[in-house]
Amino acid sequence: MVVPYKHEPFTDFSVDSNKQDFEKGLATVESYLGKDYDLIVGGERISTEDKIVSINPANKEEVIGRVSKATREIAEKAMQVADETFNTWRKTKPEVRADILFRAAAIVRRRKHEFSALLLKEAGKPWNEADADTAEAIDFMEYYARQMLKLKDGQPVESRQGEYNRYSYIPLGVGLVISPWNFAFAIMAGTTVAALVAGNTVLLKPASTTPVVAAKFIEVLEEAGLPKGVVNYIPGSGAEVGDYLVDHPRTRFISFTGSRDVGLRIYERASKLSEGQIWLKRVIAEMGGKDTIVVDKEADLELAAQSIVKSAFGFSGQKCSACSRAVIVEDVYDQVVDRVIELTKELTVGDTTDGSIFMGPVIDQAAFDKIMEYVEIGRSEGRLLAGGEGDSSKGYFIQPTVVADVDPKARVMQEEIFGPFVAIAKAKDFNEAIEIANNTEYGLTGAVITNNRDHIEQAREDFHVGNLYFNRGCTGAIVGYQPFGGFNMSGTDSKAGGPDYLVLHMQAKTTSETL
Ligand SMILES: NC(=O)c1ccc[n+]([C@@H]2O[C@H](COP(=O)([O-])OP(=O)(O)OC[C@H]3O[C@@H](n4cnc5c(N)ncnc54)[C@H](O)[C@@H]3O)[C@@H](O)[C@H]2O)c1
Ligand SMILES: N[C@@H](CCC=O)C(=O)O
Repeated sequence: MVVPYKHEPFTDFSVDSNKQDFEKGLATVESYLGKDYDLIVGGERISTEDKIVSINPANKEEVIGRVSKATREIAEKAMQVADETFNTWRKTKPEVRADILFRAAAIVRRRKHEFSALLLKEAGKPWNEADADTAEAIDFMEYYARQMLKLKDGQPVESRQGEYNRYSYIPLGVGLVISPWNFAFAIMAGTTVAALVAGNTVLLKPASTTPVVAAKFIEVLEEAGLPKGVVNYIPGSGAEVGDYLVDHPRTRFISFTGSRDVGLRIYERASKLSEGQIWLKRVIAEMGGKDTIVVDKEADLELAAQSIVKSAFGFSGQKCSACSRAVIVEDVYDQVVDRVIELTKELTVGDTTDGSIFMGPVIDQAAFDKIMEYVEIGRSEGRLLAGGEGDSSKGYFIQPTVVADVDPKARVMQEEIFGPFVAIAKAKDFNEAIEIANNTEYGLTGAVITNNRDHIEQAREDFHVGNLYFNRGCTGAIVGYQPFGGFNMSGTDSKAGGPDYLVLHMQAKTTSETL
């Protein structure tokens, strides 16, 4: 009997023994830095000359691993293997598939701090953010395994006298899973296990900046007993391998998480029929955000400032859910802005190997350059009150930046920056604040800080985002508690970690027998 689902608790690093365990995890990761990782197709290890070199964004000299890079030929081979393996995997009992996830979760739980330390090294996460990423990966496995057990017998439908009707779910086929680097473990693992526990086979193309954590996860799946060929690990260039597999006639569905532009490209290409294709490809696309915290005049203003700072600068603002805009009602505007500046100036930035550092680097040179461009745009569009400096000499460090008095239509209020940058705008009242909050093309997360019950109900109806929070920040959704996904250009609102998610990886079949 499976115990009820509960999310994985976060580690309290103020406890000495937890600190020491994390340091042991770091030592384990340091012992394998710089290793080579092969592609894995049907269980076979394939090494290529051309490698993706994964580096530590806090220290460009440190190589995390050298990962073989898939070509189109290897992608084709992986597709054939996944297609063939689907014939057997789809008939494997759902209970057996779920058990593999339970075992994989247990293995990761035992190696929790090693995985978090790897996220620290490969993605530049601070301890608490790395710990949350690993906990979320465990949660996805535990939650989706239970969801599959709930769905395995389908849903009840009516039968009339003399007939017996059944409504059941069957898997789709080969799924292409394309994951981002910012939740390099949780989203990569979550999207992969959702697809496979539903009975599909998977081609996993992780982000090129964080392929090592994905390689380590494949080892876990193998240890948990996943048959060869169910998940095939094929890191490579989005343009080369990604386009090829998105267009492939045997691709049955694509589960993408990443930027708006790449999501739109995939959505469009997937809608075109390739020669020999006999189905409409299904696309799950979870994309960017431009998320707002609204502060009302009747509100806990300390909570407002703390929520803005934590949601804007946690993991250097590199979350689709990050607060990149705050909209504050004019009565309390100056007070909240002043406190946001004070709190921001207290934040520490540096190599997060030191567990006391709040904020690490941004992911790479391209991100650093893009964010610094937005800092300059911000200077011209508002009043820069904190941060504004960057240093990419050793790693990609940017000071947490606050720009206030910005026009709601300014570029820094509309475009996803994906870095430690928050723009602040003033609203004359609560109605205008909600209007501003809704004025982007995105609709992912949002938060309202208010003590006014009517305003809570108004926002519940009118603030058009997939994940809306009251009196807290706008990041940190928990699997099974706050299913996650956004509206409009934030994607297809698949609600990862929610009760409807697995069904997106299956098709419903009705059978009706005359008795
Ligand atoms: N909505 C969500 O749940 C969610 C979660 C995490 C991140 N994000 C978004 O992801 C973005 C940051 O991640 P990123 O920089 O890795 O995004 P990205 O779009 O640059 O890359 C995502 C993945 O797509 C691949 N890719 C690139 N070009 C491709 C192509 N032509 N065909 C197929 N695959 C291709 C990349 O290699 C990577 O694996 C931000 O916009 C963020 O908001 C959204
Ligand atoms: N699910 C995460 C965000 C994932 C996107 O980056 C959160 O809720 O903060």
